[in-house]
Amino acid sequence: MSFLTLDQVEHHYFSKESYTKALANISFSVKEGEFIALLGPSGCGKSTILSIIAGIMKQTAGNVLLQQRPISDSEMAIGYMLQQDYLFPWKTILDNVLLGPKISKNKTEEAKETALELLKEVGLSDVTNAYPASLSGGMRQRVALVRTLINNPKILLLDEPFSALDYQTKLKLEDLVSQLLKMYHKTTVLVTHDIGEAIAMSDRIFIMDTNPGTISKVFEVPIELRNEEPFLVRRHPKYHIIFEKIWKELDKEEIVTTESKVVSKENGD
Ligand SMILES: Nc1ncnc2c1ncn2[C@@H]1O[C@H](COP(=O)(O)OP(=O)(O)OP(=O)(O)O)[C@@H](O)[C@H]1O
Repeated sequence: MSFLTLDQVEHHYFSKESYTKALANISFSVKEGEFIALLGPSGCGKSTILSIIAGIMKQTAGNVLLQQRPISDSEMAIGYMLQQDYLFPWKTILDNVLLGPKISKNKTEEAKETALELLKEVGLSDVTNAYPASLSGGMRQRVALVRTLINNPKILLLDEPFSALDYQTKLKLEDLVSQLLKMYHKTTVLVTHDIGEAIAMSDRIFIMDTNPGTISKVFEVPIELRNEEPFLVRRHPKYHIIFEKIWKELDKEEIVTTESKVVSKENGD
């Protein structure tokens, strides 16, 4: 049964100077606990989809449903993790994590216990009273993850959360995040430009095309890969096969997009 449903979603950006049809005919369903990735060229509408699911923006047309109800009806349903951690520098790690529960007036003592448990889970027990400036980029992203999970969101939206990290930290964090999300059975939508990351972490990969943003193909990650840790997935023979297929698909789109732009220019558009 579908947990998250996007049905015929369309989005247009209007301003005095410009009009952009960012998304057209976006329809897909995500099962509870499933991890999907959106992969595609710059400007194909990946972040627009996340903003619509998060309720930051209202789609121009179509429906977004969580457990068959409009997503806007669900309080605290969405957790958002971005490339930047947006931790408050003047608050300790623990206070940064407890910000959400304090705002929503959740039981503070209970929330504190959960925060400490989660911080332990991600290996940050020793820095709960430290300030963000004393932490590495990878540690700060682990705090950002805990800050997201403490609100117990129904869906987690990850917008290139590892792209600012060095390669080794990124691989380690992929493993940690994947392990935690499986443990808490979180439904997740990841936006990434990294084919390897999408394969290593996801159950299904949605390839997007531009002008307007549409979903052109869906790849199911083989079950053998889904049961592995992301780091080990990259060594699996089947990883290279699916990588090649996705690479070709994206390459094809790049050519089509470039050609259509050339044709548009020749037509004076
Ligand atoms: N606030 C806005 N106003 C007008 N147009 C916008 C706005 N935000 C995005 N767009 C346009 O909508 C389209 C989709 O943008 P979006 O940022 O969702 O793509 P993306 O796939 O996330 O890109 P990237 O990978 O570069 O982050 C692009 O053509 C973009 O220029």
